[in-house]
Amino acid sequence: MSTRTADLPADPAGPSLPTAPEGRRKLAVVLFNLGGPDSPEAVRPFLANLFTDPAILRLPGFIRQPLGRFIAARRTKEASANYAILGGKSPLRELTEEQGKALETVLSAEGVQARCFVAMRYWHPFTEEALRDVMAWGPDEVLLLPLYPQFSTTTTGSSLTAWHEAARRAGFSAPTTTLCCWHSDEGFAEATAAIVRRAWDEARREVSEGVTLRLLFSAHGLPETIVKQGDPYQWQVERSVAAVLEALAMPGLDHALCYQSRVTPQKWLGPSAEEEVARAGAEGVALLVCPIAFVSEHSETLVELDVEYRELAHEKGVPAYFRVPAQNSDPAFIRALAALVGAAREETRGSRDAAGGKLCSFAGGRQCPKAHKDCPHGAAQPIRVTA
Ligand SMILES: C=CC1=C(C)c2cc3[nH]c(cc4nc(cc5[nH]c(cc1n2)c(C)c5CCC(=O)O)C(CCC(=O)O)=C4C)c(C)c3C=C
Ligand SMILES: [Fe+2]
Ligand SMILES: [Fe+2]
Repeated sequence: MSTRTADLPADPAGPSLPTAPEGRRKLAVVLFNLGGPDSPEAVRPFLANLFTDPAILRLPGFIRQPLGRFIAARRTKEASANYAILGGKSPLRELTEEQGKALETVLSAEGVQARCFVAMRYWHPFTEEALRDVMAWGPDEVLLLPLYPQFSTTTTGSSLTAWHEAARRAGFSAPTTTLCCWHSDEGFAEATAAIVRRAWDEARREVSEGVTLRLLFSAHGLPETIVKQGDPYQWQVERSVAAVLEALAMPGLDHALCYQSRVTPQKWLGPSAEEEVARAGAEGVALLVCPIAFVSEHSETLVELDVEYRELAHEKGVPAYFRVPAQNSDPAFIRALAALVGAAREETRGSRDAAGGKLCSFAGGRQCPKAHKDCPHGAAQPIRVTA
């Protein structure tokens, strides 16, 4: 076992690098997501990749590898049943590729010569495949853009570590900007609020007058220990909810936040989606569920939210149950991503570190309070993973 530090680019301003004329600079935008199986046979190896990731299962390698494979084997049946509902595969790759195409179109309309590359953490196209394509294209500049609005060591942190390790192994270096999070970016919040408003109006038309409709934000859960160790995810999720509520401007709106998709026996963040559905049933309140930590449809929205929690809502006597669609390639959302790309490049201008790197958030520098030490911005202790 060896211990190494996640190789995120250093934050302090350093010398600027020589630049080609703006219009001729080739910008590679790397879109990170988790990935999902592309066939029934891929479910088990996909899960094995996930559960043997040191960012997910924080144990020494000699225990993590066999235990991760064991957990994956145990979960394969349940996960396969979920993917069977979706035709035996996750739609995440296709939806992410569509987001990339849409983003390229918006950036090119703005005069930016950009190409988007998809890098999935646990299934194809893996980080190494994305890096190979990036290198073949030969960009002047790279922008690392996680498709997770909130930073977690388990998602964005893990993907960035994988990118930097793959780049080091391949001997790839180019001026690289890393956008760590965009949890309460105004464009993201406005685009999301517009989708919520449409879903709210439709739901309100179907719910009987006199019945309260609650907007229930649902984020992917995380084991509580990871948050206690300093992961900023929960704080950032709460900021996202606050930003969407502000953009909605619906005073008196009944709303709540819960966490879904618990997959291990440890204590996870709460309240759980199950608890919130049961509460709504007991109170006779209808639900409009809004995913807040995913920007694409996948098994956890299409199966967990649309099938499992809908059934639970019916069992618990929730008067009506609706779901806000994920952003996918919603034009306002893609414009928000393009604006984030533009702002990150602007932030980077003339202030890269000596290695040509720059880390920024949607608002420039660090946003997380000090307690969240796993924030990649000048973390009191850098993210540590065990190999
Ligand atoms: C300990 C396990 C897990 C943690 C921690 C975790 C964090 C986390 N995950 C997402 C987003 C996604 N997760 C997806 C699938 C998925 N996640 C886990 C486990 C953990 N996730 C599993 C076992 C799976 C596979 C599906 C299943 O078995 O239920 C996906 C993709 C799903 C797809 O259909 O493609 C996404 C996206 C976030 C945002 C997050 C914490 C911040
Ligand atoms: Fe997950
Ligand atoms: Fe942060």
